[in-house]
Amino acid sequence: MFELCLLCPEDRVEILSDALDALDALSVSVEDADAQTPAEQALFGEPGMPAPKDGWQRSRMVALFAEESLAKEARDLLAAQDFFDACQVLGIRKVEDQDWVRLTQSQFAPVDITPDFWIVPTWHEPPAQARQIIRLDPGLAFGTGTHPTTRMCLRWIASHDLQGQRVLDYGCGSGILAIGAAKYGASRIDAVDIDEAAVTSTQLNAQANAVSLNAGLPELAQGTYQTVLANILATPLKVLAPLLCAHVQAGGHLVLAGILERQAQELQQAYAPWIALDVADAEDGWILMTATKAP
Ligand SMILES: C[S@@+](CC[C@H](N)C(=O)[O-])C[C@H]1O[C@@H](n2cnc3c(N)ncnc32)[C@H](O)[C@@H]1O
Repeated sequence: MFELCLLCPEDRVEILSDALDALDALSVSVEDADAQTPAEQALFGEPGMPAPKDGWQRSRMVALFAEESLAKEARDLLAAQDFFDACQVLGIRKVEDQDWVRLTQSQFAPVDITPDFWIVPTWHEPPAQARQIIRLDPGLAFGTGTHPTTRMCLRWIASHDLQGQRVLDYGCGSGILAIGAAKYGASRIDAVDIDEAAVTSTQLNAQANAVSLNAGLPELAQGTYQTVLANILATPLKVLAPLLCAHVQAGGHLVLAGILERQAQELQQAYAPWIALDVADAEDGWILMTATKAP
């Protein structure tokens, strides 16, 4: 395989990408050419909020071709186009054959949540000190145990007695929190997500861990639960406040993550009509907020 690397401004990315596609590129990837430099500009926005811009100031585009001749032909054809005027060819290079599966797998090692609770990919042996494990491979849905928000929820689960509890995982992603709750004793678990791929992923991961739970779209959540877990983001968590609080049984727990340290007060205010949230944990600028509903 051969890679053709190009540099282009924001307004040429789409046209170049279409052109590379028409020129038989096997894939086209686009990266921020200024990443990790002082010129890097953040481009993300919270759900429901517009991104600050449609694309990076300068993009590095990499098109993969089966033959060197095809990469050279694409380079020469593109260079002759009007729309290529502000773009630049960075080069063509051979991509060495690699065991991509092994390379990808090597990036995912077992993750410790507590000294004896681990998230372990299926291609790894569990560490000797692991007493409780979740088997999980990276997939389409969020939640492999490496993100601080997931880790804090799992730490909370591991330090509470969920024996026999009815638990709701709202925004289940990979199902990691629901599976964790099952491992720590919860017996009636509903895991819901607006993303159908997450629902499927949760079902498959639950099976792989021999855990019984119900996964589905948000309507699946009905009635009250002794523990409600929701690792989403501050904006949707604020919108969901009345709904999540209504699902918490009297005397039950609400556990929220996906919140930045500076957002603690706005979350407390949004939930104040129903429940009093406190900061229970913090990691890498993210916080875990929890509350117990009055009996
Ligand atoms: C940050 S991931 C959390 C995944 C997993 N629970 C974890 O802790 O790693 C958030 C998940 O919430 C889902 N989500 C976002 N907004 C939602 C909403 N309004 N209702 C239900 N799920 C939602 C997303 O599709 C995503 O799978």
